[in-house]
Amino acid sequence: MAPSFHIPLITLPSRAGDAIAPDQLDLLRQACLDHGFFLLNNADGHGGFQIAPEQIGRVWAAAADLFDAPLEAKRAVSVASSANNRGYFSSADHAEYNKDPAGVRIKDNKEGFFFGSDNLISPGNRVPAGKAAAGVEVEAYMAAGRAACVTVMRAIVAAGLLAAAGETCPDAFESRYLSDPVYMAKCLKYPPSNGNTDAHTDYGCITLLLPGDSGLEVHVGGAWHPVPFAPGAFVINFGDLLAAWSRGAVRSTIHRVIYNSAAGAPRYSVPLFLHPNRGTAVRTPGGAAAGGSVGGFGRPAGDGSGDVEVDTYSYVLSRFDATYKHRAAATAGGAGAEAAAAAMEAEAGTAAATTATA
Ligand SMILES: O=C(O)CCC(=O)C(=O)O
Ligand SMILES: [Fe+2]
Repeated sequence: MAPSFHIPLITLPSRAGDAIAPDQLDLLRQACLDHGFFLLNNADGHGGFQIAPEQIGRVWAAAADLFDAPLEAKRAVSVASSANNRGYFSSADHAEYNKDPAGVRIKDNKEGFFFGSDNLISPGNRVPAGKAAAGVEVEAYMAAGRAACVTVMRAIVAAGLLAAAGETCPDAFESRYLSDPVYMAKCLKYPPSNGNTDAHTDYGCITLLLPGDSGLEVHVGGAWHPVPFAPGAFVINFGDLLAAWSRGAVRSTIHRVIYNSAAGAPRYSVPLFLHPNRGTAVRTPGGAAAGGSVGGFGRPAGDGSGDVEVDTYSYVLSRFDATYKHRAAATAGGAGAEAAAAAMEAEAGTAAATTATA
């Protein structure tokens, strides 16, 4: 039977101590098995919020402030002039990518600012001159978003979706994989007409999207479907690494943005992408079963199982290389993600560590 297309609104407790309602866990499990998209209610059902509404208001203001900077000030902090992918990007900085099953190509024409967690991007994020306060706000939002992602990942484990990988205890899972996660966020701005992100899957574990308007579409059952826009809710979806790690229990589904505003207004969004702790390997099935990008990056587990061990940090860097033109150029010649990691470490002034174990 073709997977049903339903995007549920799910409420999860924001504090680890509060129980998840069984019906919400059922909705979560079904959404993950079907396509991996759901709306996360910002209200947590216990009088709290995943992220305080005031904080969300502040990140919107910060994003608008960043984009208000003159183009020269934005270009001065371009990702193309950064060895570790910090700062401003436009569609010109993006490598071409397209996963539309029918081969339909739409021009990616958004602009954005790329931010990373300290353990990914050190010594700091880059914002246009005079916009330091906006950068601090985005980082504060990221810290809150990180906690919301951990909440959802705990629910994924509680729902049994990582049981095939041997992970059934949310507390153990959090302390092993999410005590110091690698995460990044983008502030995105789409033009008022034909504002697009081309068809793609996300590559990591979990994406927490704060959308400013409708326009997001997901490809299920051979057709594109709009993801409902619900102010007061986030969109949650999952990436290739978690799909492989969960042995297909959590789906990583192709999605895109096509935006046209009747009012002539740009569309803003703030996606946050969270990955396991730096230096942590996750075990996935080998070969095609792991999905192209993930399986191709793992090392054989060496125990005859056919599984591969994927170093999650190196994997994330390899995906940057495939996504941003300047990184592809910087790492051309075969050294790939490990050379890029070394360059990032050098820029950060720290010793190259986790990635180069042969
Ligand atoms: O802007 C959006 O709503 C989604 C963007 C997206 O899918 C992504 O950045 O991976
Ligand atoms: Fe995406």
